[in-house]
Amino acid sequence: MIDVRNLTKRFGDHTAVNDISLRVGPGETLVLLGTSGCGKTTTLKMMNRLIEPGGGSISVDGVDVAQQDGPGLRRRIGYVIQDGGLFPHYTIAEAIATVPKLIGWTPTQIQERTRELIDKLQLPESLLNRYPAELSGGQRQRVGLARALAARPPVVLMDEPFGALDPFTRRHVRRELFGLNELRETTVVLVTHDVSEALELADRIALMDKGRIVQIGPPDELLNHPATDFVRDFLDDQPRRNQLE
Ligand SMILES: Nc1ncnc2c1ncn2[C@@H]1O[C@H](COP(=O)(O)OP(=O)(O)OP(=O)(O)O)[C@@H](O)[C@H]1O
Repeated sequence: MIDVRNLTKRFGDHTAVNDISLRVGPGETLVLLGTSGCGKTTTLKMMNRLIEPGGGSISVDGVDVAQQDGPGLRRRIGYVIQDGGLFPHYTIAEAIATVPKLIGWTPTQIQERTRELIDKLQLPESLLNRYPAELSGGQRQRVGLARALAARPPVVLMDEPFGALDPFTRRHVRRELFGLNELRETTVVLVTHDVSEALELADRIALMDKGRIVQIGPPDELLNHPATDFVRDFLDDQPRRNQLE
């Protein structure tokens, strides 16, 4: 569970995140949605201390993240970025093993978990000895997810995790991933500017504008009861409405 209270971040005299409060329940998928530059990524990166908050507090499972060291925190919170965020000189097997190894899993445990994940993500075993540059974008994305999920973190943060993919692969990969039982039990915060993606994946959407949350709620609530003209204009689109019906 994530509890964000009165979170603020300024860069110089620009307020990137302006007094944001939200809660994400266990197993919930919350999507941070909004226009470019509205503060989504900054909000996400404060959750795992890649960016230090200017004000406010964040707790994960009841523990204030400011009281925990950054590297330790990032071992407990999975993090997925656009192109998978893989180190070029690590093989796929090494990439997936990174966190389990750091927290002391045995080689057998790591091997079993790796097999389980690549099987779930429909990646061929032959890929394990390759380097990221030898994979397709969709494969890299799935490896990035396998790496983030490897040590079974209770919380996973995702920043435009499908952004690098063509529309067809994007739909396929996200259905594949979010169909996994494992991910259903994980608390996920996902950043996107893609409305369809938000409507498809979110239990709740936090729609942001200029560093603030304009409205937060289940997708159908935002569609049917937009709090402002901005919310209506951002979401109002007949084909997208049809997706929910
Ligand atoms: N390190 C930084 N130094 C100065 N300004 C920054 C920094 N990081 C972000 N900003 C500014 O803060 C604002 C919010 O940025 P952020 O990356 O959180 O937006 P975003 O909603 O994720 O946008 P996008 O969808 O384009 O990635 C932007 O105006 C951005 O230019």
